[in-house]
Amino acid sequence: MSAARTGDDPESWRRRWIVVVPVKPPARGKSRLDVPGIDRAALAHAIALDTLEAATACEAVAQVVVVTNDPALARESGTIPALRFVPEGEARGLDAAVATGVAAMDPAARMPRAALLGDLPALRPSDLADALRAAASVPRSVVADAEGTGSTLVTAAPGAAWQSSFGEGSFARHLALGCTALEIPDASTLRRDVDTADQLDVASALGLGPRTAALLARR
Ligand SMILES: Nc1nc2c(ncn2[C@@H]2O[C@H](COP(=O)(O)OP(=O)(O)OP(=O)(O)O)[C@@H](O)[C@H]2O)c(=O)[nH]1
Ligand SMILES: C=C(OP(=O)(O)O)C(=O)O
Repeated sequence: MSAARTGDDPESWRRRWIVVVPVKPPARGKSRLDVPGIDRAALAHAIALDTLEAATACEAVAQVVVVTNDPALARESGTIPALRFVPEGEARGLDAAVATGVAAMDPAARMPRAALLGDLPALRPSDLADALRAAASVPRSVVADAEGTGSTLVTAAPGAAWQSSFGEGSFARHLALGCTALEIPDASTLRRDVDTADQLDVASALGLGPRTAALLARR
């Protein structure tokens, strides 16, 4: 059997991952994000689009899948290559949205799959690649957010049934589900999800994606 088929090839994580990104329509999402002078819905869109662009630029990612009920997001994503949109249907929460995307893309669990939160406006493709490289050696994994209590990325290897339990305090729940905690440095942009203006300031210091940066520059 070849090294690639056994998974021993150290480069076998390249361009293999399916990355599912859930995005809530801005009328309902980012309710805690209040930046004076900036339209909250426009900011939520910019953050989601910058996250999606970084994920598609990641060398480990074969396909980015967006699960949303927001048709405007699809229209605005025109310049981002090779995104696939899956309709969320009846809104049943973040985990159900992710599961819908995973099932649409890979019902037989043949590929390595990941769920990435859609509110990482400073995400660098190389930080996502580092995490996916580490995730390739374990059946399930989780990356903690900067606070250490939430999760920004959850993964499952080929053959592992998909499970996630996002939401407040999700990191402990993901460990309980059998996810290995990936050792990702605090400075990684992958850990900087943005729910509040203070978190946006921290992400800004790391370097925001172009849409979020342009919007904030209008203040
Ligand atoms: N498709 C979909 N995405 C969701 C849902 N809930 C949360 N998300 C997405 O999951 C990521 C993390 O979401 P949260 O920060 O928990 O929620 P949020 O609605 O963006 O923000 P808050 O209003 O502050 O809770 C963001 O990309 C959200 O858009 C959902 O029910 N459906
Ligand atoms: C969804 C999560 O985070 P937040 O609500 O802080 O964005 C999570 O940590 O699972």
